[in-house]
Amino acid sequence: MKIVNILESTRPIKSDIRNAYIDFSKMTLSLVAVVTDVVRDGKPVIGYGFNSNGRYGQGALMRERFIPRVLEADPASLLDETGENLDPHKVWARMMINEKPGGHGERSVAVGTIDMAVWDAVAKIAGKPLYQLLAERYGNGTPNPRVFVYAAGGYYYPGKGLDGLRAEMESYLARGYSVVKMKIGGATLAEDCERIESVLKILGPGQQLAVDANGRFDLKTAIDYGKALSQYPLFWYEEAGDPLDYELQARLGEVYTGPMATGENLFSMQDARNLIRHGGMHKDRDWLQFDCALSYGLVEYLRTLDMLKEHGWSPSRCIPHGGHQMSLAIAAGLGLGGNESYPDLFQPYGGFPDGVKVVDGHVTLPPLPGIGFEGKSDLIREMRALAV
Ligand SMILES: O=C([O-])CC(=O)C(=O)O
Ligand SMILES: [Mg+2]
Repeated sequence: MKIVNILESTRPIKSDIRNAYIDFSKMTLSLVAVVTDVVRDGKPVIGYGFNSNGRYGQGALMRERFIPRVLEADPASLLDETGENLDPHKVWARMMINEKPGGHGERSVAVGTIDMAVWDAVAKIAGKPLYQLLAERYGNGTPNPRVFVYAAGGYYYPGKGLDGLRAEMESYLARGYSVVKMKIGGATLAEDCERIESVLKILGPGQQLAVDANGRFDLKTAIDYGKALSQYPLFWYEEAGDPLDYELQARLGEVYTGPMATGENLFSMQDARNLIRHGGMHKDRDWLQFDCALSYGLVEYLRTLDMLKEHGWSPSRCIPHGGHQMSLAIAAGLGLGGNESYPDLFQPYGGFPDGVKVVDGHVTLPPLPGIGFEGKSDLIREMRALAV
């Protein structure tokens, strides 16, 4: 078997929302198709992937370096020991030839997006859900398709006041979510406290609020917020400072006693390891949000999970950023703590297969071959427009 083509298309996912750092008025993503010559049900197997919001499409890098490297390789050099399927680790190594270590920027997004499509193809060729394949190869053999998900939103939006924020959060709770997340750091501390309190008032028993500063704060502001936030029973306080400022995270962790979360902007195992080594994160209460779609894909994420294990961290402390089905599959297959979800944003890319409902803050994944994109009609329509 072989990969016959890899296609990329850059798609808009723009909206009027704003977090503490960026607006999304020009946001794009890359949609990728890895076309194979394997035939299932009379059709060629195609793996699909896309990168999460926040880092823009990466078509130029893919077309210049990563796609030609894969297509120019001896096809046999990319296969697993059966010779009948791709080995994602070999495809990954091929993409990364002649790439120096360090400096994990946009390249990690380009590779992560193609890697997602490769895993989708591999699981489809194997004829099983990716979560099943992952549990068998790297987990305890038995996946748990019931995955915790939380609703992310609460962005700053023109003309959106406290009523609008509350209505948004109420609608997530009405859809079955038990944890909702909102942005902070794009207003004053006093205004953000007012916004937080207005949402806390609508929460019932078993429901919680998380807040996300998107890396906006310097040390003093992070700690000022930390002191103010300590009065609230938050699910977590996310990305207080610059993602690479491990010292800031560690200092914050000395004064903020609630759970902290970070990691969505760490794009390699080595960066994640620096967080674990130097960021003062607590393995009994804090959360890790590394997102494979932005950080060299699942091949690298497996290295990150190994690194975490060596440092005594459970995969159940990981709740990835990004709201995509790839992380849902990893969560179900390898026992992550859950996944992010954006109920009303970045469609049709995020979300769940059609008919999947959130019940008590959890979804149950259907047994679709691959990552499960074929079960989401609006998404698979876009994917098939790229390659069918
Ligand atoms: O607003 C964003 O860039 C997305 C984000 O941080 C999140 O989902 O946690
Ligand atoms: Mg975030």
